[in-house]
Amino acid sequence: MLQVNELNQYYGAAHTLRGVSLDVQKGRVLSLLGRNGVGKTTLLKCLMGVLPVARGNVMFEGHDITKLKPHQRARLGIAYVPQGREIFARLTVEENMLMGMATLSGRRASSIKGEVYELFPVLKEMLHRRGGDLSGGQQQQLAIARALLAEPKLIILDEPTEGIQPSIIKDIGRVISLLRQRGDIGILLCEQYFDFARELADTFVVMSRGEVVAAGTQDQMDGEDVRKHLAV
Ligand SMILES: Nc1ncnc2c1ncn2[C@@H]1O[C@H](COP(=O)(O)OP(=O)(O)OP(=O)(O)O)[C@@H](O)[C@H]1O
Repeated sequence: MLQVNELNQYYGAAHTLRGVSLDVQKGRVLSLLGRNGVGKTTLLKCLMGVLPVARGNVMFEGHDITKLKPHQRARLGIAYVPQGREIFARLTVEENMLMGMATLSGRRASSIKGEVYELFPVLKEMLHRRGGDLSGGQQQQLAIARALLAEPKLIILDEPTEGIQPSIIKDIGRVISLLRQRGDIGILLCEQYFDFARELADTFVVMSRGEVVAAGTQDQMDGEDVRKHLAV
């Protein structure tokens, strides 16, 4: 559903993305792996239209979306959960969630809200707390919930486990595998931790210094080789 073809991007003279290609399929999880600074977040921002692309293209469901604005990509069904979560700290959990569902009709909104509460029961208990008062892990859950409330066809998660306690990492892993089982959504999971992604992803793309250095399906990936690219 999402094809990235030979994408190149520069920050001034720095060539940050060097011919990156990948393919996310409906009902599948693709994990983009790489250590800090290799260009993962830059790539995701190019996919969302937050950063311009120098060469290459981005196709979504057969349409070239390389030149579309972020809100146009969101409307097509691409949801982005940024690193650092970016929830509204002064709004309540419920208000944060409402931001995600602005485009839904009333009936659809209440049913999808029920589904999201099933995935994240903790949010239901905390509806009237301010976003800024939640723990980092709860904020991450809220950010994923908000993205899901827009009923995306593709969800892009930028390092959802970063700085989060192990019990919530497990919860987030469970949600990703439940979404995968649903079969109607593509998931692009950007991670530094192979151990988290290993169980969840169908395919892997490993980046180093702006380039794809390894790619393959779960059974094709050599754990040692991947870890070598991720080690500092
Ligand atoms: N706005 C910017 N201007 C100039 N250089 C930048 C900018 N943002 C990132 N960079 C540089 O581009 C490279 C890729 O950064 P990017 O944030 O995409 O990496 P990353 O793999 O996502 O790492 P992280 O895990 O820290 O997010 C790094 O060398 C970084 O210093």
